[in-house]
Amino acid sequence: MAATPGKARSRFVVVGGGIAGVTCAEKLAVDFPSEDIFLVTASPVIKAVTNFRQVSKTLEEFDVEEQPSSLLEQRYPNIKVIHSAVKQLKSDEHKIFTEDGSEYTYEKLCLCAGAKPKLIFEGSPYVLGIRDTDSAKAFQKNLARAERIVVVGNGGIALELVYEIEGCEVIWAIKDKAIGNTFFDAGAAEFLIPKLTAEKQETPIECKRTKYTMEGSEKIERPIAAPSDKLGSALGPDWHEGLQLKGTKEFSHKVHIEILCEVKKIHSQQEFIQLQQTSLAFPKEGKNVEPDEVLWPVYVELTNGKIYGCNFIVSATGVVPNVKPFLDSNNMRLWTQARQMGWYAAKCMAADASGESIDLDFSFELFAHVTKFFNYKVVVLGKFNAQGLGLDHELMLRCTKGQEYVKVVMQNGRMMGAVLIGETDLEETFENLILNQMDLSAYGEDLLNPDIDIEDYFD
Ligand SMILES: Cc1cc2nc3c(=O)[nH]c(=O)nc-3n(C[C@H](O)[C@H](O)[C@H](O)COP(=O)(O)OP(=O)(O)OC[C@H]3O[C@@H](n4cnc5c(N)ncnc54)[C@H](O)[C@@H]3O)c2cc1C
Ligand SMILES: NC(=O)C1=CN([C@@H]2O[C@H](COP(=O)(O)OP(=O)(O)OC[C@H]3O[C@@H](n4cnc5c(N)ncnc54)[C@H](OP(=O)(O)O)[C@@H]3O)[C@@H](O)[C@H]2O)C=CC1
Repeated sequence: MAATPGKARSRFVVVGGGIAGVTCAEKLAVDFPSEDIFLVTASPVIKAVTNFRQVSKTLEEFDVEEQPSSLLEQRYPNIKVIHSAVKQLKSDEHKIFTEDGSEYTYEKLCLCAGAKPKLIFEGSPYVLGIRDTDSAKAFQKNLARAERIVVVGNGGIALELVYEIEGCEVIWAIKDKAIGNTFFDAGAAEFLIPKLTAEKQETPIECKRTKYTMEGSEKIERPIAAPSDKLGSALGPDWHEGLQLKGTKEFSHKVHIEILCEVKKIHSQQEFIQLQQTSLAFPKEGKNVEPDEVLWPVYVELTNGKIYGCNFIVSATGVVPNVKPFLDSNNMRLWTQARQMGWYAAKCMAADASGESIDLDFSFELFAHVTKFFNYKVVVLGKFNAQGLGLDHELMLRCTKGQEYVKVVMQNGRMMGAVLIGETDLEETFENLILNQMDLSAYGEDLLNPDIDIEDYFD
């Protein structure tokens, strides 16, 4: 049963119905069975972690389900879900105020309000972001009518989109020299690139996580962005599995990558026609317009001077915290981190409330992320891109084209990080080696020798 709007008080209040908030509320509910835990969320449904499995010390797998809040309240009768957005926080009074006019007084508050896409040219009807179920639906509807789109950004969403989209030409504009800068170095990017040019025939590698299913597409003339003021929870692994991400054409992949550039300007069709006329009249001053026979709804001018027409633009350019209206803070960047942070926040709140001290949780010792790109399993561990190591580090590589890419980052004979692409089966061994900081100098290049079963040495 939901708490009644008005004034209410609870020892523990959690804001946000995503993975972080729900995990935090669940842990508090278990630790304090006699207390009511208020979970205040702007979204109509909550995200629940199911089938949790600890794969190794730090790598975990779980399903994520969108559920009505009543199911959470049934599982944890002391959780009360309040569906309203927080509009103000008065931390000195220990109060939050919600859009529906209610106020809640807390002893301990946990803010897990997630993030929203950081869009380029925000407000343009031709620029879409993908974050929650509504924005993914809006994207799918627009794609179903599209012949060409421009994808901007070089992180998780862009990597997924350029591989998954079929029947639509994709111009992929990236700031960097190589694809996937947030996860990979240039070597891994080169390993992955052939997957973009090949016809997509393979069956997806097994994915254990929840799939999001959405209804079919409908015809529309202009892009319809999802309402930007809605504060839905973030999608996550395999969000596109139940969606048909297909444009109007019959080919599978047609991706053109423009490197080392950003979007300088977006031109309407009208503005573009004027530009074209200027180009014809003053060729030297004119813009570098890619030759095209058709007129497009919108044109993207890149900082390298090229202009591409397209149906719409996907801005996959990162996120900003959702807490702007009431607080500036950091946000979780990944699903696993969201669960771990939610859990740890609850542990801290519980310890503080009972006057106990706690140690830093194990999961913060090592960054560990398992995901899937271009139908390859991808595991990133520790300082996988030598983050913060300066120049004093070495890289060791093992690569079999089309099969696996293994990179380890070494410093003073110790393993600091790793990128594992494909079914390498090395994640647990490498995780242990990074955690225990064993001196591996004696093994030299043999560390990655495929003829030596490395697990036998170290497990
Ligand atoms: C397309 C896509 C694919 C992704 N794929 C992966 C992946 O493969 N692997 C991975 O690890 N991660 C992935 N992520 C990232 C992952 O989904 C997020 O990091 C994670 O879900 C964040 O969880 P959260 O609980 O912090 O935030 P969110 O899920 O954003 O939840 C925030 C909650 O706060 C609520 N809220 C916001 N503002 C207010 C307010 N003012 N008042 C009350 N409630 C409020 C919202 O309604 C929502 O319920 C992906 C993200 C996207 C968008
Ligand atoms: N499989 C997975 O694990 C997935 C995870 N996610 C997560 O979801 C969240 C949102 O994904 P996403 O939007 O891809 O965010 P990411 O943070 O992963 O990537 C953003 C990308 O956009 C670039 N960028 C930022 N600003 C601009 C700009 N103005 N012009 C051009 N490029 C720009 C960034 O470059 P730079 O880094 O140089 O700033 C970076 O390459 C992230 O937390 C991501 O980790 C999403 C999909 C899949």
